[in-house]
Amino acid sequence: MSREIRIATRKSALALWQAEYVKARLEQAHPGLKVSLVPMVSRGDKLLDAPLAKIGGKGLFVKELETALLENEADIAVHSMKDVPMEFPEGLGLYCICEREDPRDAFVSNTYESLDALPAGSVVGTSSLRRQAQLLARRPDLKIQFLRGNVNTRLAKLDAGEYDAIILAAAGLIRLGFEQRIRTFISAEDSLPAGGQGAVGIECRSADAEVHALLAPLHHIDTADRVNAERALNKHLNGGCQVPIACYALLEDDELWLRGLVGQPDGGELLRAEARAPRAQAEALGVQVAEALLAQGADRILRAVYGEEGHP
Ligand SMILES: NCc1[nH]cc(CCC(=O)O)c1CC(=O)O
Repeated sequence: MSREIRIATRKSALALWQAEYVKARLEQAHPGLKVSLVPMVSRGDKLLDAPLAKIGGKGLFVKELETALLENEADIAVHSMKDVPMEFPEGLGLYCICEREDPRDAFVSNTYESLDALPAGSVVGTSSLRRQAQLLARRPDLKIQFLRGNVNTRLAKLDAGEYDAIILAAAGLIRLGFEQRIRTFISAEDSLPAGGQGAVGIECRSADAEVHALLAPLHHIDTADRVNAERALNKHLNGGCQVPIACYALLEDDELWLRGLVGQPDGGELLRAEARAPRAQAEALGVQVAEALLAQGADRILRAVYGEEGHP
């Protein structure tokens, strides 16, 4: 194999881990292939203090990587599927979804075993409106406090005593070797994950057939069908992981089971819908569950979130 594959990646520990993972898998699938990393800083990494819903939300973490692909400074970009927008620039597309890591949210605390063990008034760190809505619906007595930054920063803030507990994606903790810090894996029933959570996706130039072929062995069809159903729901609601939308698909034999949720950030109202469909109809299923949420008033909740000033 004569050509080199250059991987555009953000510089956070998790992004680098995921890029190294893809590099290792490519090298394993294609002995002799040369693979290198092209680390870069994204807008989302520079703006660590603002609630994501307020600073342009979607695409914050991927734009710089896409520019690198379009300008032929890199050949593929590795993303957390949770952060990947629905639309791609002309000439780019998502050509590979790798096998999903544990998609659940994780409860992390130096003092308490679980959400249920938290005393009234405890301070829980998260900046995800999706997590906040579901937490407060169950435990309106908790105080949610803003928490952003990469995984290591968030753990350091917990250790500094700023929070009684924090909620993070289990996948990021596991990948970075922090699995032992997880006190409880929160079930999908208690915290429905964000669409795409735990899955890594690879974007590249649509015309680059050679790269498409090289990526094929890394594509995990079960993960892709599930994530495609979730993304179709998000797309229909015009949302991503920065708004209080959750969606999670499971495969049971060849049938997809998709659950969706839209929540008021204060937990006052959680709308839920679910449906099943053959795996070949992932996208239609996503639209169907999104429509069921809209019929219950999801639009009203989401409009209020997008329009709101100040507090998330
Ligand atoms: N929005 C940040 C982000 N994007 C992906 C992950 C975790 C890894 C994954 O979901 O694959 C995280 C951190 C978190 O939510 O705790």
